[in-house]
Amino acid sequence: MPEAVETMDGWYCLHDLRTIDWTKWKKATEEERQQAVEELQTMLREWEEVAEARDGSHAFYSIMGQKADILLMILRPTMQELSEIELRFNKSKIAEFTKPSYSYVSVVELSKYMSKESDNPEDNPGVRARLAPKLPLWDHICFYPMDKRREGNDNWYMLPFDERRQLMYEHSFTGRKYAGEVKQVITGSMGFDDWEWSVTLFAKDVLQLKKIVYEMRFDVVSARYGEFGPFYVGNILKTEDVPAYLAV
Ligand code: VOV
Repeated sequence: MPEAVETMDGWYCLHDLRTIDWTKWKKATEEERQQAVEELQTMLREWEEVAEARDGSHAFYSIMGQKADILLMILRPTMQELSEIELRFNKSKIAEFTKPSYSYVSVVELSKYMSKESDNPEDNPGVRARLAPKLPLWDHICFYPMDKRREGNDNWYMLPFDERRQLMYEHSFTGRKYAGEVKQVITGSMGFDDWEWSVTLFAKDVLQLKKIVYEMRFDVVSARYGEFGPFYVGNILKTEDVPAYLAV
């Protein structure tokens, strides 16, 4: 029987994607709109303080295309905290003008494919930092869920451990070429959501997102075993830029 890889799990993660009901927003009074914007900025500033204290991290982006308008990605040590944030957002004024378009629940995950048997990677401060990451907040984000295929001869879960490790090594080799250009946060979602992992990529140059995803299509682990959900791509929405984004 193939052996499961051990995972290290860190902060819990919620990707909350919404569309804005612009018609309703335009019909709201100036006062209502102002109240909604101020309350949203207050929430964002409070979460920035949490991030400063290294008790969590979050990313707020506007999304291109019709699948969603905004993405709030939140990381917290417990799922209860995620739930409180989701509830708080849902009860806020701005939520009255949004519709849910997609959400994803997961936990930051690192696997032990690359660690030596003698090592205890959890003792490594670099590993601990990656399990509780400070999201880079570069100009662009790309988020998508994915699975590893289980179909006929292309069944990731039937491959021997060493073969999977070799394929992951090749994957990491491709990834490392993008050091400084693309940062990845991989979260695991087995038992939590409809796909097995979520991939969140941050880039300063949006084109690097296309380049890395394209190049990885040729890694055996993606070419043969990767299955992908919807892709979301967007631009950073800084707290101070929220009024301009919502101005009508
Ligand atoms: C930005 C670069 C980059 C780099 C350096 C990188 C490296 C690594 C390493 C070293 C490891 C294994 C150890 C660990 O850290 O867990 C992983 C793990 C993983 N990755 Fe990755 N990945 C990158 C980027 C990167 C991308 C762009 C994708 C999407 C693939 C695509 O085709 O669209 C991805 C996926 C994953 C997944 C789903 C896993 C978990 C798989 C599992 O079976 O457990 N990843 N990844």
